[in-house]
Amino acid sequence: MTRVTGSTDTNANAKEDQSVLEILGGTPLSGQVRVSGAKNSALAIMAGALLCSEDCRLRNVPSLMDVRRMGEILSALGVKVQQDGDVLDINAQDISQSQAPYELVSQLRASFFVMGPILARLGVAKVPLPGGCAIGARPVDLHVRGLQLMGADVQIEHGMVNAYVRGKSRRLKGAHIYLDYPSVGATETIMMAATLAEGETTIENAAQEPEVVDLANFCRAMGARIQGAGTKTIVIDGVPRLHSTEYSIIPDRIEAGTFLVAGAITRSDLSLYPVVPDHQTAVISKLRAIGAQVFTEGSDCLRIVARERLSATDIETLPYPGFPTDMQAQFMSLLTLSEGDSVISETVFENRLRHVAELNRMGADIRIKSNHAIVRGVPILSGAPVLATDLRASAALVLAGLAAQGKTIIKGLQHLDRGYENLEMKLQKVGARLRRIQAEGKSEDESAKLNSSTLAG
Ligand SMILES: CC(=O)N[C@H]1[C@@H](OP(=O)(O)OP(=O)(O)OC[C@H]2O[C@@H](n3ccc(=O)[nH]c3=O)[C@H](O)[C@@H]2O)O[C@H](CO)[C@@H](O)[C@@H]1O
Ligand SMILES: C=C(OP(=O)(O)O)C(=O)O
Repeated sequence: MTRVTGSTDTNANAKEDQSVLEILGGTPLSGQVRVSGAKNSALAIMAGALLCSEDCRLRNVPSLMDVRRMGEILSALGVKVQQDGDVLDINAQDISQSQAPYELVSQLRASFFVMGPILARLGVAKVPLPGGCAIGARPVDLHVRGLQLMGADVQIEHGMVNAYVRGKSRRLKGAHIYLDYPSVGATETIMMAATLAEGETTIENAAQEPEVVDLANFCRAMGARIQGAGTKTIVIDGVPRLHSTEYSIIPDRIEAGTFLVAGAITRSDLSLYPVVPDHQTAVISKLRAIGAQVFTEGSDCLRIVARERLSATDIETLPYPGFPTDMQAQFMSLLTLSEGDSVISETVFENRLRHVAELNRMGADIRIKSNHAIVRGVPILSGAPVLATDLRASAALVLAGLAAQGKTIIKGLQHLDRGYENLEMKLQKVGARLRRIQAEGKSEDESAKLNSSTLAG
């Protein structure tokens, strides 16, 4: 049983990791991969546990750097957090701090999700502007506007978002909120804040992502009254308090999608379990469109079989149920080896094509025109030293390395460790040849906390 403390070793881990991942490409994969719990659900639900002053037990929580950091943020707020394998116990009876620590929040986009629950519980919250992947400006104006419409006074000064609720009750008030864009984070912030508000809140043009539904289901399990999560209109009827619950996080659709692409790019036969096939509709339909066979086996298993060279296609990233931006980089790797020209349009984030230069270093032929990447399929990629620039970019480079001829060496692994649990070990188990070479001075033990696959593949 590990007590998650607010220690500062997280900061050290956030620095550039000098370890590298060495991949010997060209080996087909086969077998079954176990998919972990969803990072983006787990992070929002951990914040959601702040809404409740009783025990919350979360199951199927992935062991990831982001989850660890979020645990440290909760601890720094005075909340009890204990982790045992994939079970995380949170008790937020005493939130002794209304201010989240800058050093932790600045590393993690999802840390801003504590704003809504702290404000709803205490009537006051101070949260630094968040960090996260460098994939765009990522403002929080929609979160702030929603909270203001619910009666909060919000000022942003010196990089800190200061919010408080006037009045004796210090409770937020239900409101009708139209989101200019279906932001995942803003929908989650407003939904959490509204669970304890006075009266009814309606969120129009809400995000429909499965992680929003998962958070709503968790809040409902604690007694919140939420309807319509997963549609464009969510209605929340505020209650005075929430109660203890146990809840299991959904499987990670982005991790599952990444493994589907691993199967496709290495022309393999790979099964994934557990998954929610309905969460993969856009990804599966693109894989089928380019010639891969994807089967649903039972209610929670997917199998991909790809033997031939795949064809080109165009992709536009969109809010769910559209094609996920978090799968864009991985598909780009796949399309570099497809036959013909593909156009990938990134519409969700304004700076999410930084992997292009690294893929070109491996022999890909990709040109960027504003937010479009024009990918001309090449017959082979060749292994090279490359640098991961963000989380999904790092996954894309791993995928390219699995398919490339020769050796690929990936630096910047601190991004990969934010969002993939035991990626090397999972890939080794299905036949991939890769290993992590630890940086000098970095103990195996330290790395093994997050990744138990330091053995050579
Ligand atoms: C921790 C987490 O769950 N991260 C996910 C979440 O991020 P996140 O919640 O940050 O993504 P959003 O849906 O909020 O962002 C989408 C777009 O809306 C813009 N925007 C957002 C909020 C706001 O107040 N103002 C504004 O302009 C953003 O800059 C971006 O261009 O959803 C993204 C879109 O599916 C995913 O890529 C991230 O993996
Ligand atoms: C962009 C991502 O994460 P975050 O929002 O935490 O930066 C992601 O999961 O791909």
